[in-house]
Amino acid sequence: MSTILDTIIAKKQQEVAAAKLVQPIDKLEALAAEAAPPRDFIAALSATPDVRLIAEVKKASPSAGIIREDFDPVAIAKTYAQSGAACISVLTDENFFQGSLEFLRQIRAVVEIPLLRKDFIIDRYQLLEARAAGADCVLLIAECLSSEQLLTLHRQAGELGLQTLIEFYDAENLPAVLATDGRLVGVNNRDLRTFHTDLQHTVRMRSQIPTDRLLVGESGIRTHDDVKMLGAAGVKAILVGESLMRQADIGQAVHSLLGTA
Ligand SMILES: O=P(O)(O)OC[C@@H](O)[C@@H](O)c1c[nH]c2ccccc12
Repeated sequence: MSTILDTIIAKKQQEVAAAKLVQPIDKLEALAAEAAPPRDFIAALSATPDVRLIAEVKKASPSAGIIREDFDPVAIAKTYAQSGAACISVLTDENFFQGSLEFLRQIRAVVEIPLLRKDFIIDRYQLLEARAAGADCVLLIAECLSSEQLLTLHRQAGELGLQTLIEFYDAENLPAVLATDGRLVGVNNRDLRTFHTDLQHTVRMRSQIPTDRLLVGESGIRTHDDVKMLGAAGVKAILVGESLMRQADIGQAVHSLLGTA
């Protein structure tokens, strides 16, 4: 069955090929090498025993359409950082999520906490782009990569000083995730074939993920009760976009979610 992921990956291959013509890889290598040293994304998620928040800057998605009309990525990121997010995820895919690598660069200039490049990474070139723009961590999606690609991209990320968040949805992809030594493992609660979201998916996967991995619950998280439920199930961090981005007062929304106000 062909899914939205197949469509996204086909487009991504074209984009990366086109980007390499505009910005040759040796130029990008130099820019990545000059970037300020990376911050410790994993340490920021382990700093306290409570469930830590990776707050996502997300304008739109294929499942929801436009999520927020009044979209100022830098202002949103500052609010996230001031309101208690441990890290920020910046969607950089343009075609399907209306994101931009430029947002990441702008946010890096004004926010201190670690940043994740959230995109569909299939090529080392995108790791260099991420590092050159100031990312500290990148998302790798098991459903988009072979086991070999996952190992290779995780290793290449490490060589560039980038940490990885390795995400899966299908239980059958978990062995490939665990074959890497990536410490951050994400369970996506959204089935990208149907867009159906179920928080119990993270809970069900919990027992199959060794406790030396830091478990990140992703997608569809809306309330403080959700956070408590996931925390009780052993989730150490959550990745939340839509439910925060839909609120008029994003700072208040972060506090409500974390139970800090
Ligand atoms: O907006 P939500 O439902 O809070 O979800 C955030 C994040 O988990 C979601 O954006 C996401 C998780 N994995 C992805 C992979 C690609 C694009 C997007 C995603």
